[in-house]
Amino acid sequence: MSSTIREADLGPSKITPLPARTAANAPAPQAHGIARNPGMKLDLGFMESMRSVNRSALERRVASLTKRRSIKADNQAAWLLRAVACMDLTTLNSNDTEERVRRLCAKAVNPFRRDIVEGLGITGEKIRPAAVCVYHPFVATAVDALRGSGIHVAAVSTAFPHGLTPLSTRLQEIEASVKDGADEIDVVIPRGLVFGAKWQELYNEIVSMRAACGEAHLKVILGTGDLATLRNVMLASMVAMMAGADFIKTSTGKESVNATLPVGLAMVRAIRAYFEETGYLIGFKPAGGISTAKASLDWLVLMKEELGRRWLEPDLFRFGASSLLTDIERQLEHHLTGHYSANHRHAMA
Ligand SMILES: O=C[C@H](O)COP(=O)(O)O
Repeated sequence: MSSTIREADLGPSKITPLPARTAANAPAPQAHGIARNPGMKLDLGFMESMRSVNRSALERRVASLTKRRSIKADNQAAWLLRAVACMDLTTLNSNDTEERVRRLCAKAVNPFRRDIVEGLGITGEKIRPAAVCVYHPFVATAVDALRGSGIHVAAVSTAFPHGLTPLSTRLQEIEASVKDGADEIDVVIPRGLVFGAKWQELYNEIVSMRAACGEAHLKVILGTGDLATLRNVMLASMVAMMAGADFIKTSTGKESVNATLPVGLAMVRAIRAYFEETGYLIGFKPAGGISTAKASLDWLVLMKEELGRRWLEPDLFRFGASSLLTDIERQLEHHLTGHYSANHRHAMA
């Protein structure tokens, strides 16, 4: 069996691509390839049109996507490498230390053992996680450890995972993370604003957070497992995008239910609706509990089938995951040797 991995194995999108924008209304691209979402005014009328969410239809769609999926052999290896390239390699533990963060960063810089790199015919420099995601106190350490690697540093910076400190405190935390060198900021929304349908207040908070980020990209975590209904998920997604989110993200990893495919599908459909309304491409980050290579393939298929090939790039798609890389490495080893090794052979931090 050939083990050469080709980008082409990811293939073109099988679905009709999103409609092309006309020259008149297409946002101007920026240096990194896509125009950054500037947000828009809070449009309750537009949100009203998104209110109806049919859970069983979403579940049927997810079932058909995951049932039809058949990615084998070399193709599977190429898709798994894509999952790594779209990963925010994460450590968000109460016992994190600078040493642990440094070890995680070293893993991000060299994610695969030499025998796997050589066996797959890839260079370790080319396939790396897009970012390392840490708590604010470890931003400077991660920036130092990743210097020159091209790997971004993401910080969870607004009283993660609950978001329940005064707004001024949360904004100061964002500013401190940006000052320390974070170029991506993952913020959590206070879920109570959703339960109270306090959309204007939620919008205003996220607008302030976007301003505090400056050039750093803003990922807005909804904490979907806490939001009770898919309708709430859809509406909170729309508010976040209208307020200027660069990405919307499912979960903190600390809710009792984290990233699930039906919830992800609802958020992806909101991204599609926002694109159709504004022409801006918003990224998506499922996070929390995604720990197996198989699960990562389900998410990649969902993105490709719902939004198209463009959303399989790290500027528009990320996994937030602490242990997924270990399982992917094991699967790649199996692809090469036919054997699985123990997790400790693929050391993380
Ligand atoms: O944002 C990322 C999540 O906290 C990671 O969750 P996980 O540890 O379940 O992979």
